[in-house]
Amino acid sequence: MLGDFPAKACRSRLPAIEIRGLCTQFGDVVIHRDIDLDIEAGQMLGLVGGSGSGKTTLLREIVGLLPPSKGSVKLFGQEVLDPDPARRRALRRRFGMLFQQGALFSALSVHDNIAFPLRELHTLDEAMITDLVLLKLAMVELEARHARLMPAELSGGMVKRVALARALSLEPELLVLDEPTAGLDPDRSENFVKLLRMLQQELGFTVVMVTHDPETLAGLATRLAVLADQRLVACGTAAEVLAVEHPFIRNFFSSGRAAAAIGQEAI
Ligand SMILES: Nc1ncnc2c1ncn2[C@@H]1O[C@H](COP(=O)(O)OP(=O)(O)OP(=O)(O)O)[C@@H](O)[C@H]1O
Repeated sequence: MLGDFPAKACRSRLPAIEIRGLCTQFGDVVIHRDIDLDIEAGQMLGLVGGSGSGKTTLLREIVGLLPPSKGSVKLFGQEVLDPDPARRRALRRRFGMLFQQGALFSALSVHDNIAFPLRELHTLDEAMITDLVLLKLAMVELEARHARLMPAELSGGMVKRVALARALSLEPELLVLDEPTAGLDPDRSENFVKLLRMLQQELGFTVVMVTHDPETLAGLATRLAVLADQRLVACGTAAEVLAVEHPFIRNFFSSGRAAAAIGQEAI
């Protein structure tokens, strides 16, 4: 079933993410046209769409890594591209990211990877940082002895957990995930989904994630959004999205695996 678990805490009554009139164009190529999307605090939104439909690009725009060609993105009521650097830095501390590329700094140990955002605060001493690193490692079910390993010494599942620990290091209200289970075998993928779900229930953060994997969607998403034809063609609960007549939706959910995973009859 598409997740129906309530988040314990919604720390903000404002929508966590508000996207208005967003357009993206690279040269002559239009990727997004006039996208409007609200994501309420505490929700877990699964963003799906065909290859090249602009899912990762939209995530990059949400976190302010890429300015849209037109339109705006607000996080917690504040422009993600706020012209004031201090306000932008403060906002940056309120979300964590887990992107497919560059999950970890390969030249830094596990400890230093997780410590990185904490050190950037310039307010914590090293003893405090070590305590926090060990706490974050425990949260993602890794042990203290893993702290001294280098990324090349970790399994794929461990890399994901360390990257998650780093994304959670500043106790974010929003977590942005790009294909969080890509490259994991089914068992590791299921364990990672369980871990993320448990942490979300405990901490109440909002999630927006891109995934092609029906089990990951089923295990985590409380709502779905579908990108196709440069637009957001559907957004809502699984039933609401499945009611929208669109070839991508028909194809994506027509596999028995996808339909079963979200608890609907195949369409
Ligand atoms: N910086 C850039 N400059 C030019 N084109 C870009 C840039 N970033 C992305 N694109 C193009 O925008 C399109 C959308 O890319 P994006 O990575 O967002 O798609 P996606 O939906 O995440 O795809 P996939 O599911 O295959 O990962 C692609 O055609 C890509 O080549």
